[in-house]
Amino acid sequence: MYAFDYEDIQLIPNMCVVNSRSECNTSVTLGKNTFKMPVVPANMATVINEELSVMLAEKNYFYVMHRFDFDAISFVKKMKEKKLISSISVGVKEQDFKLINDLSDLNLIPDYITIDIAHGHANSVKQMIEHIRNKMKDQTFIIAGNVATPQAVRDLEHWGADATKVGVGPGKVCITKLKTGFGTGGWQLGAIKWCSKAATKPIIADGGLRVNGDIAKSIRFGATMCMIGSLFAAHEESPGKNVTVDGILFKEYYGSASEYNKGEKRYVEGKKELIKVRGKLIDTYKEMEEDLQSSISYAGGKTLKAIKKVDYVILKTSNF
Ligand SMILES: NC(=O)C1=CN([C@@H]2O[C@H](COP(=O)(O)OP(=O)(O)OC[C@H]3O[C@@H](n4cnc5c(N)ncnc54)[C@H](OP(=O)(O)O)[C@@H]3O)[C@@H](O)[C@H]2O)C=CC1
Ligand SMILES: Nc1nc2c(ncn2[C@@H]2O[C@H](COP(=O)(O)O)[C@@H](O)[C@H]2O)c(=O)[nH]1
Repeated sequence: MYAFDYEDIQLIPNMCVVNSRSECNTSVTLGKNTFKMPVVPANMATVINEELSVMLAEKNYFYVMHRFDFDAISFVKKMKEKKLISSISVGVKEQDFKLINDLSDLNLIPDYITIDIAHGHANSVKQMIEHIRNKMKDQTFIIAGNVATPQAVRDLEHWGADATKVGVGPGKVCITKLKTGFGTGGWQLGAIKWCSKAATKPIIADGGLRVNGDIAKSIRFGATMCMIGSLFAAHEESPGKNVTVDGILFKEYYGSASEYNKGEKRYVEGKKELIKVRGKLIDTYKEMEEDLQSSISYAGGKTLKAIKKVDYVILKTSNF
């Protein structure tokens, strides 16, 4: 077990092989597609919406649309008409099984389907993977989660998932650790390392990234892609409600398992925060890309592959 987190680790530079960071390529392949960056906004109602999904797909960034109060059929239809990548989320309830039937009957096969539940190491996820495979064969790329252990990664892969999403409780608006005593909150990066040893397919590191440098750290410890909520949640275009405090503009960012998203106080494992608006989303992507190009140059390479093998230290000043 490796109980360390992002702030406990620093990566060690190798000799530079580029003359400019602009030579460093941050692209990543997931399934049949190559995307500009190994990051994806969290599939949460205050982080992503249809407009942002279209914008990201047009610019060749990966996205996963959320599944809350949302017409996935017309969304997939629209994305296909625009010849853009379609990427949706499903749960594991009866209506989610029906949604897969309906999409299949209409021959609307999404390019990516993310099975998005809190405790993804579950028989319900096995059944949903089997259902999707039965209806859509290998035409869709299945991401399943969330999980926290190597055994869960092995099982989900064995059940047919194409990628697993790792992270139970490290999120900014997550209270799972406090409410249940379980999860990877406080040692998410260690969990990524632990799970990636078992993985034979891509891992998506989900939750707990607080600064751009955490993307490189996730990749070093085995992630192919990083799902990020709080860093993406507070932009001018973000779907969260605008709130002005002392003349400063904030956005609401709340958990998918919060009472605000659920509309009821039942099995609540999420809370709400206000995050200061930081400008346009595309500028954040640009800054992230530049920072990751720098990371690649420090790793001594030209692509993300260089980051995967760099040495690291555990900081003695950390709580670890
Ligand atoms: N990454 C994370 O750490 C977490 C993420 N979330 C997010 O919150 C949203 C809601 O999640 P979730 O409540 O799973 O979704 P749903 O409310 O759609 O629940 C999915 C199904 O799983 C059941 N279920 C949920 N949690 C558990 C559990 N711990 N043990 C057994 N069965 C369970 C639910 O039944 P019932 O409700 O009756 O138990 C329901 O049938 C999702 O978007 C999820 O990603 C939530 C918590 C943690
Ligand atoms: N325990 C909970 N986790 C949640 C909830 N809603 C979303 N999430 C997870 O958080 C990440 C985003 O984390 P961040 O640190 O980048 O902000 C998201 O992708 C989900 O996996 C929730 O209500 N409870």
